[in-house]
Amino acid sequence: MYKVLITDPLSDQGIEKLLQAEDVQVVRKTGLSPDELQLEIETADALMVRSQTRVTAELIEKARRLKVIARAGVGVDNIDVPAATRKGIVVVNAPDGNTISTAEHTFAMLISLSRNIPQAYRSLLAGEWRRKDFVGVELNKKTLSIIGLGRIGAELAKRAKAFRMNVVAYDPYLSDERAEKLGVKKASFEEAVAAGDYISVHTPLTKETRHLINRDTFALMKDGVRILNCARGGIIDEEALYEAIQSGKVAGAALDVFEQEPPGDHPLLTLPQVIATPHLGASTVEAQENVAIDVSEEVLHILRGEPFKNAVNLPSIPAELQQKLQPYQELAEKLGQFVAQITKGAPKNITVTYAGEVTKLDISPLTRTILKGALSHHLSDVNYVNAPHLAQQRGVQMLEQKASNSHGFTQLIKVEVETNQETRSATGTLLNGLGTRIIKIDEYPVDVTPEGHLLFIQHLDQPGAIGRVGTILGNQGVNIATMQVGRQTIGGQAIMVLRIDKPVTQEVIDTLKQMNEIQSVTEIDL
Ligand SMILES: NC(=O)c1ccc[n+]([C@@H]2O[C@H](COP(=O)([O-])OP(=O)(O)OC[C@H]3O[C@@H](n4cnc5c(N)ncnc54)[C@H](O)[C@@H]3O)[C@@H](O)[C@H]2O)c1
Ligand SMILES: O=C(O)[C@H](O)COP(=O)(O)O
Repeated sequence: MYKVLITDPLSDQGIEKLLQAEDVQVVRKTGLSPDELQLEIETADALMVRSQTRVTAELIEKARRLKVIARAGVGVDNIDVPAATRKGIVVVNAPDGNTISTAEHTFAMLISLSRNIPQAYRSLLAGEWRRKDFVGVELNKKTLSIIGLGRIGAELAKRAKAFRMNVVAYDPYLSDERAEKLGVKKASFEEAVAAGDYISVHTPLTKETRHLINRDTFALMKDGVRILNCARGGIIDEEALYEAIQSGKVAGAALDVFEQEPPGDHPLLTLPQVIATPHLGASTVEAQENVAIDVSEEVLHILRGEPFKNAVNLPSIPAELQQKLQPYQELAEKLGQFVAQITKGAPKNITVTYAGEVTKLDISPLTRTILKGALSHHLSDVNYVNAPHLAQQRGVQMLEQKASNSHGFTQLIKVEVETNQETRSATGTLLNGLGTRIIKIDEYPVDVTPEGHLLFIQHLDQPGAIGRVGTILGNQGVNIATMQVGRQTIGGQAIMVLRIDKPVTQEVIDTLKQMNEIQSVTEIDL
């Protein structure tokens, strides 16, 4: 008998299959203290949660039989996924089940914001009749700029078009074909931000999207713009939003999510121009039933050793092959992440070339790992299982090939990413006893350990350039752990890869970019 522990409110209808399964005992306990939770987890085979339960490394450590952690929803930010992976526990989520509900909620916020519905309701309840104070604006013929045209962004676009809005979208993975099919105008980030009467963000929260909407972005916007965030707190800089509303630049904002949840006495909530809900995007009967059905099925499959699809952390490959591939997995993921981060634009083709010992193995799981690494730079919830599907959906072609020449190395893996703007590559290897290494970036030979914080600089090979970079970083208290320089001709194009002990600020990057010899500076996190 498998014990399935459910610690957040899940739909009764959604978990019916679990309740009826003869080999499953469902234990539903919400509001447990950390101690009670630790006690329950010890004997659980599966844990099912939403966003309230914090599944920490400490909690996972207490589990003795746990095979799967299921998130009835999209975001797995409340689950320590690496800790689960280390313990061999599969983490699954339900990425599609709440798309429509969240798009509808965003649309409800869009209308409420335009017609001051929450403010007017509050005033009416207070015994007032202030009709002229709540004059709204029409959506008809206005421009909605959507930042992040994924599942929810696309559904929002369809609804906005039905209200005769012009929809402009920025998404690094948006192809011309998809934009045309959805009837939206594809734009650069700056164009989208400048065009919108309304701007709604629908990206995941990543290093790249944290404070994507900030003081500088507000300056590019139309006066009187209205802002929506029903994605994740942190995509919009809340302090900058407060200032932009106070200054009159922003006419109003609708927020379902906050950097800290619950937000407590948040200054934004004191402004009459702000309307807000307590993270209700996915809170509908339908969405909750959908996500609970999806994860219940996944849990049953995993407990019964059957194939499953929405794993966040594990490839489904035979144990023997898994063991042989294991040393290459880290290199593969890091190469994918590295090339995606140094390449500008939306990937169109990713070519992986294997040479040497590794070609004797079934390399397809490694190619998937590379794809996952490359895509996770831009997409939320990419996993080993869905990476090829997401690539196909976004028109990214994956090519896997084997080469006979490994140029003196025991094995080589080369990852080349072609975007609409450029083609970049990185080649890596495993050095006996020394771990993973990137030995070539484009045509520049290097010796880089792909981990931690890196700065990738493209520059002209000129005397003093390296020293000045060191001085700028040193003046900002940034310690350089290692530095690699590659060039092809004296005085020609060159690259630097610096491993630094901590992330650098935008100010440091801007200062480096001001050097005459420097063409680009990219911060890379591996
Ligand atoms: N409020 C809620 O209750 C609720 C419910 C469900 C999902 N969400 C959140 O909504 C967001 C979107 O979810 P989804 O299911 O549509 O995800 P998705 O992965 O389908 O879409 C995200 C899109 O963002 C794009 N993107 C990534 N980086 C970008 C960048 N720098 N600029 C512009 N676009 C970028 C991706 O290419 C992708 O198309 C996520 O943050 C998710 O956690 C919130
Ligand atoms: O990531 C999600 O699916 C949403 O943020 C919904 O979270 P919830 O299950 O806590 O409503």
